[in-house]
Amino acid sequence: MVVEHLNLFYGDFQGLRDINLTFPENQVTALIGPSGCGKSTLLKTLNRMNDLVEGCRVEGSVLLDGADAYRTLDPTDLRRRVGMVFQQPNPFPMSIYDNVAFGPRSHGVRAKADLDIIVEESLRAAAIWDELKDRLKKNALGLSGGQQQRLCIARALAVQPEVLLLDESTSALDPISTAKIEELIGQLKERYTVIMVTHNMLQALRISDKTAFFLLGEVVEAGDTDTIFSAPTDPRTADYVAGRFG
Ligand SMILES: Nc1ncnc2c1ncn2[C@@H]1O[C@H](COP(=O)(O)OP(=O)(O)OP(=O)(O)O)[C@@H](O)[C@H]1O
Repeated sequence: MVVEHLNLFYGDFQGLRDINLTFPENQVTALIGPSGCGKSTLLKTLNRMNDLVEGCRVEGSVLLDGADAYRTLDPTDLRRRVGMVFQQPNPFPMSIYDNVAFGPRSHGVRAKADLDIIVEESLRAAAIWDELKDRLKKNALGLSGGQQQRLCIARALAVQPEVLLLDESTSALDPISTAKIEELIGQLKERYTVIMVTHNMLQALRISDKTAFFLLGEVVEAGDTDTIFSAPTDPRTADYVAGRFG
């Protein structure tokens, strides 16, 4: 995914300013920066979730495999190809199986044998098949928060996306669940482009390949995570990663 000269406005307020970023395939890119700097706004721009916000206007381009997300691609198709997992686990109030089958069913997959395969593969890819395989008919709301979040990742994977957006997806979880999801993200990048917002700088350092540091709607600095954390060129990045503000 590539973002070029992206400006975003909420009415008169400019939320993003001339963003230029490339999100490489099979790598994890972390978006970091203080509260309100535009990280979630950028993430939502990548799959046009901001279309639903009244008064929101986007200029510039978001390209997926070279196709313009705002001018060429159909938003429903874009959202299938660019999946999203949120901060709070949000399983639907239905069975574990139906949660994962929901997306494929809404895209027309009807045969039970096909759905069975998709459900198993998606739960395996989200590293939760072994824990859940004997209770697929149980309500998803009965799972722990960490299990619910991995189920939500499985639900996102079930429609075969190319890009996975994670918006602070571990911040509501305990340390053990967080560690499991971090390990999972390391596996997911082998198949997907992963873009994650995190407030946890150690997490960005542990699991991301690339990092972009945001301030007041702008990208101050972006590059290899090791470089951003150990040898940033901009003093504002240095101050932020050293915890001097945030
Ligand atoms: N729907 C909206 N309408 C108007 N302004 C908005 C809307 N959503 C976000 N903003 C504003 O855009 C700016 C960026 O918000 P955004 O949520 O992207 O920041 P963030 O970096 O993700 O913050 P946090 O880390 O706290 O989640 C903020 O000033 C916010 O108030």
